[in-house]
Amino acid sequence: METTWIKDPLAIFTATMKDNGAAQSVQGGIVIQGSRILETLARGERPSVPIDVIVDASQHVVTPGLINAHHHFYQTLTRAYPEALNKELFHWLKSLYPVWAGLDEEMMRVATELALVEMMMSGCTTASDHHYLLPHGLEKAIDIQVDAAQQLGIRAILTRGSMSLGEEQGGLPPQHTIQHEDAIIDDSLRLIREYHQADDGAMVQIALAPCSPFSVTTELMKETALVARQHGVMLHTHLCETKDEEQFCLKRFGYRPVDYLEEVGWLHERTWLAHGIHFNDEEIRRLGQAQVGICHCPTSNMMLASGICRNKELEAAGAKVGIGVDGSASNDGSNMIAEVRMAMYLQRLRYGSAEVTHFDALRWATAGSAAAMGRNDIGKIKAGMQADIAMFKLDDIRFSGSHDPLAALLLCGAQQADRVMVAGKWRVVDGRVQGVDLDDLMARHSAAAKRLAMKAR
Ligand SMILES: Nc1nc2[nH]c(O)nc2c(=O)[nH]1
Repeated sequence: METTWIKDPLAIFTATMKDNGAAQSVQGGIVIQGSRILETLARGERPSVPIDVIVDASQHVVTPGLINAHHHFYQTLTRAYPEALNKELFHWLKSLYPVWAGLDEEMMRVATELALVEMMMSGCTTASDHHYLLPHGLEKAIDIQVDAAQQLGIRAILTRGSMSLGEEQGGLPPQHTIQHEDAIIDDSLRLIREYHQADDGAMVQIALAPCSPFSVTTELMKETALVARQHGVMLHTHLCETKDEEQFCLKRFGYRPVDYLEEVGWLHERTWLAHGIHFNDEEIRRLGQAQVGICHCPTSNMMLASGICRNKELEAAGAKVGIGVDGSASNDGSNMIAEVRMAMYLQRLRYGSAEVTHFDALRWATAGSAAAMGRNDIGKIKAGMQADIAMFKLDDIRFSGSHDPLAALLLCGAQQADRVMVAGKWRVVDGRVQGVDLDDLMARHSAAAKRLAMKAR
């Protein structure tokens, strides 16, 4: 097995560190053997095995590969969409559902590729997606995502989303965007059977993800929880994103959203929730006790004016807090390192500067996202972990005059990784995703976005 030494990094983030001092123990770099981290080295220490490749990291800030815990790849086709501008969640969704209903396989493929490439360029090594629109003709949306992720070599946690509660049944989505529940369950089982890898180092995982309380039935929530338990896969949904959703739950189910979650059998450590903003203190305690994962999506929460997640209190209670860019129609980018910066700043508005450091934000985007999605083999630079690594250069004008390199990564606003390794393989070199013609991808993507908009007119 090939060995690589990422040698003498300028700075390195280790997920549990609270200050720069702790990082001195790995300042000599990281030794990778095959797909795993073999050892970390103290400054001046030499590798214990013969080395095939040395990568000089003296100009790089090194982090574990960033882990995106919530996205909707297809939404890259409806960025800055005129009819959806300046709206809050329910109105925003209502203006976009009919557009998204026009998605076809070609659009899905190029939207997935573009979202994955954008994330890899920003230091992401594991990408999760929540795909809940599977209109007639797009039943193979998740198969397309699996194929694209495998071609690019990024780790993927793909959630089989669903919508079954249409407007006619009192739900939010239009009738033509929902599916029959039998078809949803059958397809969930098929996807698990065909693609889910349960082993350490898994490159593709499937999770089950009814979309939100206002777009699926209680029966589907319950049935999905049973299937997930039987097959050992994770559960994912949007929860407590807005006050509208809370009102919907109270009116339709007679429960607040977290009580509803418990009622349908989802309040446990195999569930992670997107957004998780409007919890009260008692709900935070219960979510923590149950070790539920929460994906904080700061940019989307600001863009849709949804509110601010209570990251620190959730973490202190025992919940697993990660970070996600959310779909690119409510961000409207898919830049993971930029999202980490947003998380740090938005959380400071809630807790104050001294309480939220760049270490916190980086921990959420690495070990936090991994734990939220039930992974203990990624998210940390440590012997035995998967070799998923991001390397950033501080050679852009925005870093000029900066002192602490790790702090500069977020404070000066890094945008792009120089190198990214997934499972021991370099997937980004000199800022370029290997095997991808970026101009061609962007041209195909922008043509697909125009075609989708034309269909909606
Ligand atoms: N930010 C988002 N929230 C959502 N809720 C829901 O049901 N769908 C979405 C979505 O696409 N983005």
